[in-house]
Amino acid sequence: METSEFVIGQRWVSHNDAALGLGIVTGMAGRRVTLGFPAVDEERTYAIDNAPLSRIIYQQGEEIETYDGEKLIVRAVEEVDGVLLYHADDGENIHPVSEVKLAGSVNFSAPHQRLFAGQFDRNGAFRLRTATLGHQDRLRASEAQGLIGARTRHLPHQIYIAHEVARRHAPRVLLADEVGLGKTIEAGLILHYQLQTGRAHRALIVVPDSLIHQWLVEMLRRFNLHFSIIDQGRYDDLKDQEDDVDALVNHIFGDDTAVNPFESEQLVLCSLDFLVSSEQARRDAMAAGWDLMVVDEAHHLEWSPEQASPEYEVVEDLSDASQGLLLLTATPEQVGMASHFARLRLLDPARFHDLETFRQEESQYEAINQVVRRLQQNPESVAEDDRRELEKWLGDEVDELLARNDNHQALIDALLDRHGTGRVLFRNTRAAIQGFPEREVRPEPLPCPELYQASRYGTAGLTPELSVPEEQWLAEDPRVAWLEKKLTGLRPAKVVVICASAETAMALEHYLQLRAGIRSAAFHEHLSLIERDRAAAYFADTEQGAQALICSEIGSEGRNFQFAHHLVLFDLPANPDLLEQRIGRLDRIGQAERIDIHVPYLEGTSQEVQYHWFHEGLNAFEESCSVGVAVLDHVRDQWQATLDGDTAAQSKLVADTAAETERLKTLLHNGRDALIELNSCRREVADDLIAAVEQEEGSTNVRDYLIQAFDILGVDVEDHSEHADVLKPGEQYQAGMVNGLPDDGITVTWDREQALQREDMAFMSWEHPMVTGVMDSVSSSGLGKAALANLSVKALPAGTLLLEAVFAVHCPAPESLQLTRYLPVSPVRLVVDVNGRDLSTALPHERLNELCSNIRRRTAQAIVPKIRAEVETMVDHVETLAEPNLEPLREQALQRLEDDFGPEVRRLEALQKVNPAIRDEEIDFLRQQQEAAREAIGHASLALEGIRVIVTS
Ligand SMILES: Nc1ncnc2c1ncn2[C@@H]1O[C@H](COP(=O)(O)OP(=O)(O)OP(=O)(O)O)[C@@H](O)[C@H]1O
Repeated sequence: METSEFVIGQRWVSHNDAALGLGIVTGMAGRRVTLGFPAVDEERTYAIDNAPLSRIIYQQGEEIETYDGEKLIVRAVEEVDGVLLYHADDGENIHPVSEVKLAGSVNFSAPHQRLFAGQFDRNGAFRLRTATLGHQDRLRASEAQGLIGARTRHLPHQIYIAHEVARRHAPRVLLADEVGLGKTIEAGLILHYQLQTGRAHRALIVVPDSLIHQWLVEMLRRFNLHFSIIDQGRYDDLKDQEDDVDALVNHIFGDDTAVNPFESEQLVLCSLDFLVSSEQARRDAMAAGWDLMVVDEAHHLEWSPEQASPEYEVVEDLSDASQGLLLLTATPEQVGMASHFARLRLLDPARFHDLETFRQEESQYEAINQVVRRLQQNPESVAEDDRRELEKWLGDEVDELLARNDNHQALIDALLDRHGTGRVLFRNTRAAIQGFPEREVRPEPLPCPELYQASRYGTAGLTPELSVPEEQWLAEDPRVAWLEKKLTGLRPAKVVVICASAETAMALEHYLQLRAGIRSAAFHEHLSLIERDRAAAYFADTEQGAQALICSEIGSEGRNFQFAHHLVLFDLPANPDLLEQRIGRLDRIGQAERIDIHVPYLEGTSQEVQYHWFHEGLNAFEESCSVGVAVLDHVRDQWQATLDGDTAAQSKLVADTAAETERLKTLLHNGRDALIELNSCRREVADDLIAAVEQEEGSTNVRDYLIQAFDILGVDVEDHSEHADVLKPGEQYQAGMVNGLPDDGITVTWDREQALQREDMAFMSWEHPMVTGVMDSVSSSGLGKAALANLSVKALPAGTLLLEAVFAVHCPAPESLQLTRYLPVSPVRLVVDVNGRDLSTALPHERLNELCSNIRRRTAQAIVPKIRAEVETMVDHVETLAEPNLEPLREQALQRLEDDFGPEVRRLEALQKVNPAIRDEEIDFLRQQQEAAREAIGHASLALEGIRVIVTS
């Protein structure tokens, strides 16, 4: 570099430290030059001979910004005494702008500008950038997207539901799989998908107190989702912080600026009980706004036309503040049909608007199912009779649906949606999934002791101990001695004991522990959350743990006790769904053995009635029984009378119950359940999805990619064992470069099976936060945007210049439109020479990677200014060649948009005919969204993402 090259007022950049921005030459002395960097308010002096500086000359057509923020387009460049004078266009006039006046911060986003500014990287960085774009594009277009990398087994019914629900915009559904089939996992998959794909950012999970910790752990270990618990304590702490810091501000500006603890986190887990008990917390939770809310054990949301429960009201309020809503319950009708309807209405008020209509619809399910079956069996045509039926149910829509390519499926979907619980309700059953172990009931009739004679019957007779002093029933109730003996006999097998009340659980546990020397733990609502989790962990411990866990009714919901296969029902609940929930603690995915259900009951009491009613009437012990509540409604008077002591009526009660159970099961089997089942798992779709996920997970791609990235980012990869490595920050590593990489390293596995066995290892996949973090930081930074490489091949004369370029679709649009759904990254790769010859096919990327080598940095610095004109010409060539690729991408995106919005608009229009509550504005809103997306897609462009300039030798 010659002294004469530097002139005061010229603009240069440091290619060692791009963050300094655009420097200005302020002085020269001897062999040294001094530059000021206004952006960082620093001055640096360099030895002229080896200054790591590049001269910045903007070209015609490029944008410049002056220090007072004005942006102009360069129309001509003139040199006056070594300093450039730009003639630049502000949209109206051309102004002379000396380079001295340029802003101090520069962002060389265009790859060739970076190259000319000396901000280029080695070959490997360009390769990494190109690979990143390719992987992002493939993953975004893949059916597997969002479903990769969960530490779960691939169960078809779960994958199907997750995919079906999660790809919707703001999904609102009821997940109602039978107990223990994995609704938590389904909700986790949906959350993961929605967060992963940017469809959601803020999520709130609301669960009963007793399940907080279990959810926290499941979300973290299975999906890498870090939820923060907000309970009363944390809420108060966050509010207190506000008192210290913001009190004055609040005082001045009023309450509007008050800290909202729910806004302090993106992923929040809290208990329904907390929200019910704190009006202020509820208001804050609503004000915070959510993209997706999950409510577990939603059967607690009780509603009737006369009155809604506080739990229902809280969720109703919150559901207005959340775009998406997932309600989870295995027993949706546990507190009655009206509550079930009200929950469906929370999910989809357009479809479920009237309780009476909803009830009447049930009577048509069987006929609808028959038509659906015929449509499935005969995909070629529709019989005349069926067509008439279809018109009766779907009106004019039938013609439009028949005109579609997938007309039979479209008709079925419309029927399921408009006349069943279609899109809103998903329910898988054991019968459909199969492979579950047997359940066997073991009744233990015991004599009724004297002390219960007065309270033998009625609902109170189910738990007579509650009305007797503890000492007395512990001594005289034969179930106590029986339990002690049973546990001793079963030792060391783990046993879950469930009883209705906390008092009974506490007394029993105390007795077993202290008087009988049986290792046990109690689990009930009077324990703190930590104590409950400690008790559950003590029970789960296989070495030193408790043999028995004595639970009150709160232990009958949601918890995972499938490692045990003995259940003792110390008493029986009145409600059949509660019995199902209790048995579901053991009868769930992961249960490997037959489940023994021990039922000690007192003879000549309502317990005996209830036992026979459950077993011989409903067969609810040995099979999952979804019609229990409906049957109870049907025989309620008989049941109550028998329970109250009319034992002569018992055999008739049992016979009537069995008959009604059979009738309802057949009816539902042919009608409602068949329709729900159709909707809940389509096996072929699920199998294809699983194959797609396994292909992504099974390939060595992700490991290869990360190793390539880590090589550049300075992370060491050490072999651990088969499928596993240890990742550690290396010497070149800069802290914070890789999301979630601890200072002392992390052990990872690339294999799902191993991940399921070894929870101590992180499961690496394309959707692990570390991998997505690396991909995001590569694509959003300048890394690899420009590179210079050497190629020696005989076929090309030395000194030939080639340009390899990668373009990607850019489409600035409000995030709410979520345009990536329609417009993937779609990288376009091209190779040209200076004459504009398209060599893209002749020189594939992989081949160039093999043949190209790095050029030493100093040599490269010297070459760049000399080849600037040629590079600019080649950039013009690739831009011209890339242009025609854009239109087909736009057209494809518009088609996808139409496929998405069209049916949605038509559905609302069809529903509006039967539901006057659907306002025109709702339909207009959808149309406006579609129009805005259409317009944004119209502005999409292909942006140059990276270039590799290749010099042959
Ligand atoms: N795909 C899976 N891979 C591994 N374990 C699973 C999978 N699905 C479910 N499980 C396990 O099976 C058990 C039941 O799952 P989960 O708790 O999600 O069921 P649920 O339907 O929510 O149950 P409940 O009706 O009792 O609330 C849990 O221990 C869960 O971790």
